[in-house]
Amino acid sequence: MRELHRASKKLGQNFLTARWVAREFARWACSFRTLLEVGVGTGFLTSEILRQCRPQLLIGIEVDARLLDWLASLSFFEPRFAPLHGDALSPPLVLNRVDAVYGSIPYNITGPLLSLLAVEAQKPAMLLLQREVVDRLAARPGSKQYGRISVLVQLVYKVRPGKVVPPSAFRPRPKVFSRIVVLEPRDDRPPRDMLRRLEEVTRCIFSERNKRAVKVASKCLGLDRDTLEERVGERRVYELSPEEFYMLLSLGT
Ligand SMILES: C[S@@+](CC[C@H](N)C(=O)[O-])C[C@H]1O[C@@H](n2cnc3c(N)ncnc32)[C@H](O)[C@@H]1O
Repeated sequence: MRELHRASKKLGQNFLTARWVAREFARWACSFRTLLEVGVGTGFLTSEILRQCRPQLLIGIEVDARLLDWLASLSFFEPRFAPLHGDALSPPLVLNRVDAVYGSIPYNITGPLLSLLAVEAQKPAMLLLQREVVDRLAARPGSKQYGRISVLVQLVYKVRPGKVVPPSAFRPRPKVFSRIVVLEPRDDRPPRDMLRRLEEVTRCIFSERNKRAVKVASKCLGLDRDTLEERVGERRVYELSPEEFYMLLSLGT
């Protein structure tokens, strides 16, 4: 199949060929009964998971219609696998039906998918992402990599960076290194409606990440400066912790 399929650059089709990566996914996936794979491609990860684990149901979403006949033939021999033609960014109903989500994610949907996971789905996840994105997810306040996506994801998940995956693990080879990351939902995560608001507000606040937090937060949240000064002092936007962003949002509601 791999030989016959012409990879689409636009869809981020860098297909995994390294079996050790699939084994890492299977080790994690075996503890869940129902799973969703985002961007199932030719089924490289799926096949390993079905070989090693006994899930009740594995739904594989794939946007490229050219791969669907092939995926349907896999499901003929393996009825626990349900391929689904569609866009992973608009599947809220499917997300509600599974225990966990995984995938080797095309770079162009990484940001929106992480938001969807953090704000709406909040399911355990194992993802293979561009290495720099994993650095951002795990970044601490005050660092260069720390930003809006670090805040949103860290409020919902414990972020566990995993192994680095070199370009040679894919065909065609991407230009960049990738890295596995496991996202474990926190018990104390904020309610969804607050996360939706935080998603908007942090867009405003992080557009001026190097400015004084008091000034930016008073503009974006409409809070008075004295209240803010007591809490964040002289610090800059990028120096506040995820919990502090949440606290500021709570002050404004
Ligand atoms: C990096 S490849 C990974 C494929 C396969 N999981 C593997 O490891 O070999 C990403 C896959 O996601 C698919 N894809 C891209 N955008 C998508 C979207 N919005 N929804 C669902 N699948 C998408 C691509 O067609 C491609 O098959």
